[in-house]
Amino acid sequence: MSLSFEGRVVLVTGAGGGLGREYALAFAERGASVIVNDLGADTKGGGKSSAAADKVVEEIRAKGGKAVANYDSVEDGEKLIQTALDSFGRIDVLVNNAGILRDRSFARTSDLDWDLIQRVHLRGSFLVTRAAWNHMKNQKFGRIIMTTSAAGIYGNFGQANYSAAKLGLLGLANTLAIEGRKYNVYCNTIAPVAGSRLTETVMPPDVVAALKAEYVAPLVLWLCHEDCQENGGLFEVGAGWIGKLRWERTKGHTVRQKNKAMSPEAVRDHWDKICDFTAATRPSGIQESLQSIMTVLSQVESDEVGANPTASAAATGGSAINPALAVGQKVSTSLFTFNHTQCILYALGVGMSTKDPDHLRFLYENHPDFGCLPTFGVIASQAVLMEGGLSSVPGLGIDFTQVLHGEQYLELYKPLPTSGTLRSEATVADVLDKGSGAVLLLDVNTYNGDELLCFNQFSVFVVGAGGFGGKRTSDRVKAAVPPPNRAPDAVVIDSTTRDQAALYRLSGDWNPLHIDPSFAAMGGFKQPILHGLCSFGFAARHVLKQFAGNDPSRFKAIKARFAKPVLPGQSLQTEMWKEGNRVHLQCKVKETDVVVLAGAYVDLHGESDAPLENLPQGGGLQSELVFAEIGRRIESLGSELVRKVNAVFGWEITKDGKTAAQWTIDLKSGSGSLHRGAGGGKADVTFTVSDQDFMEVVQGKLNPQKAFFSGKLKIRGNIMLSQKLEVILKDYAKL
Ligand SMILES: CCCCCCC[C@@H](O)CC(=O)SCCNC(=O)CCNC(=O)[C@H](O)C(C)(C)COP(=O)(O)OP(=O)(O)OC[C@H]1O[C@@H](n2cnc3c(N)ncnc32)[C@H](O)[C@@H]1OP(=O)(O)O
Repeated sequence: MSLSFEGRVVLVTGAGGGLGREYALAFAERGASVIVNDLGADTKGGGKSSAAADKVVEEIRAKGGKAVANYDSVEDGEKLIQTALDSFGRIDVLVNNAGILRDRSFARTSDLDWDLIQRVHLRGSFLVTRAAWNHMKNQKFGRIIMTTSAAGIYGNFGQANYSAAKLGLLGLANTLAIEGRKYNVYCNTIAPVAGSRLTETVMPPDVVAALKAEYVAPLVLWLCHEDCQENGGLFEVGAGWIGKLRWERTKGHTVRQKNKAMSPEAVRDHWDKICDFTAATRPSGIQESLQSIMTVLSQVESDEVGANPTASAAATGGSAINPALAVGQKVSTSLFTFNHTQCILYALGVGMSTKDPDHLRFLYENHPDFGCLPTFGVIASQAVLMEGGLSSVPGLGIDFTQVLHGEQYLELYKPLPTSGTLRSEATVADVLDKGSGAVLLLDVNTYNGDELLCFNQFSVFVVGAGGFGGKRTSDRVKAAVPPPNRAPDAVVIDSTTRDQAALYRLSGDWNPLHIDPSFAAMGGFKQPILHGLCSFGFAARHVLKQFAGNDPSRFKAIKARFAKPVLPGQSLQTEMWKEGNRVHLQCKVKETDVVVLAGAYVDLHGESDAPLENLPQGGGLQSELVFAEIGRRIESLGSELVRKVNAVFGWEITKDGKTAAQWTIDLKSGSGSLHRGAGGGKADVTFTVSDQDFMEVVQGKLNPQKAFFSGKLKIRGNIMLSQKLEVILKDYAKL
């Protein structure tokens, strides 16, 4: 779809030539009504003429576009915006482009040289933008471009006045981006390099000719389009290339010590550390920027830190964790959009292969049973932690080179969809002091719309950040459970490949620890190690295949501790013990016999006494469960409804001379059991369905099977069925 500006009103300042003209023509060509502003001054700001703006307006109109000219100075911002309102009734896009030069070496810069440049660039952009601001806010749409320059970003000899004004525009844009965000008024800044009246004085003519303005305009158009959600960005652009800039900050070093004066000598002595970009971070906002400073403040001042060498060390370089500040804090919400591609990529990442025909249902989107591996549930949820969310939580000054995944718990409340947008909300549930490290417990709820889809608890082990005198255990932990003391019931051996981590990271865990040898070395590893969640995925699918016929709907929950690292290329030996619906497991690296996943288990739904292949297929069972729910609800809804329900379904269902199942409903627990004759079969289940969906089932508007398959009806609990009952259920399915 091409980007249209039909119905949009665009003001471009300084549009009589160069870049401004190019923007005006490009917007008009895509349907915008354009105000072509140009004072008609020379490059130093002298003179005045309407010719430049008129010519561009004529060009636009000749091509069938809509444009009007405006000849006011940007210092008369209101007049420019009034022209837009008078001519087209609104203002949607403002490109602050007008500018002049008065280059002088700093020593020779006069007051006039300084003031004129500030007035046209900085004050002019301020005045025009302020005039447009409320119109944009009120209509809940606006796109603003500020034009900075490499001279402002990096400095340039002879341009002190211009550099100052140009970087001032970036500061202005940064704050407008924050103030405008909630009104859908976005502001971005560009630093273009193009041949223009301003650059022809400093560049050779052939370069000026080659750096065409048409190589810059497409970026401006995209940033100003309603589809573009970029806000507060800074871009360098020229010659057809576009790059984004951001701030980077060294990990820094705390040179102050409790109860001691801070000295310039201490600064001198730690200068290398202060300036060392090895473990740099990229603060994306003022809160993130201040966060580390606030953390250091509390660390240095607290007695706890003063008395404790480990935490002190953390405050002066490594992680600085303060549970008092961190526990209970929410991590910013994140959205995760995916489709079958991500599901398949994840399945490949945890070692699935077309070599095994059973794996095809997770690798081929047109397979009749195509589905998502249950452990994909960690992927949507981890996004909230991966996207830098943790670094903005107060009290969590973490040295990310020291972070290891410690444990993971995942519980699914319904099978995962194979596409959609999921929302995750994370909370710091607790922080534990394990001596050799700190453990962060991060609880993440993931929703599909309003529906809670899964819960994850990430345990993050921050090596070297312990010893701060905190508690060692927490009732918030989803505990690991050791396996039974007997030989395993099943063992599966599976190889990871040399590129396992390189493949797995494409699912969203971009931690360099798993691919970058120098980053791994900072964490004390000889080579990059495998993601904990990759081995976790291997083990979970071993259980799913061995004990649940590869049926993702049988999966309920999984817990594992990452006891030791795994190297890509090593083989995993999964040992499994079945105890009711729980399958205990541990994984060893086969080559070394070292346990790498410990205290792990998978909980399954719906274990059957009968072999799996004998379980009823299709809708019979599901229909019965809906009936049971109806039975439970009608008690509270009154006799009229009872009559209607009986009329719709018929309570005594018989077919081929067989008697109906008998229902026992426990109103208090919401559970029901289904009996067929004397000991013929039994199903113990709990049901949930919304009132509205329930009524639709009762009224015959919603097919119970559809309700189940679309996830509107949820069934949890153990289902025990004899083969005899299966026959009855199949009969019902045919009704
Ligand atoms: C942004 C965040 C989101 C997601 C983060 C994850 C991002 C990923 O990219 C990172 C990864 O995938 S890293 C790879 C997977 N993880 C690993 O390989 C870690 C392996 N484990 C170890 O090396 C050690 O257990 C080790 C080093 C962790 C601990 O070993 P030791 O220091 O020797 O500890 P030990 O003496 O055995 O025990 C001390 C106390 O700590 C508890 N403990 C041990 N291992 C733990 C673990 N894995 N998780 C949680 N707690 C653990 C012990 O129980 C003990 O406490 P207590 O005495 O109270 O029982």
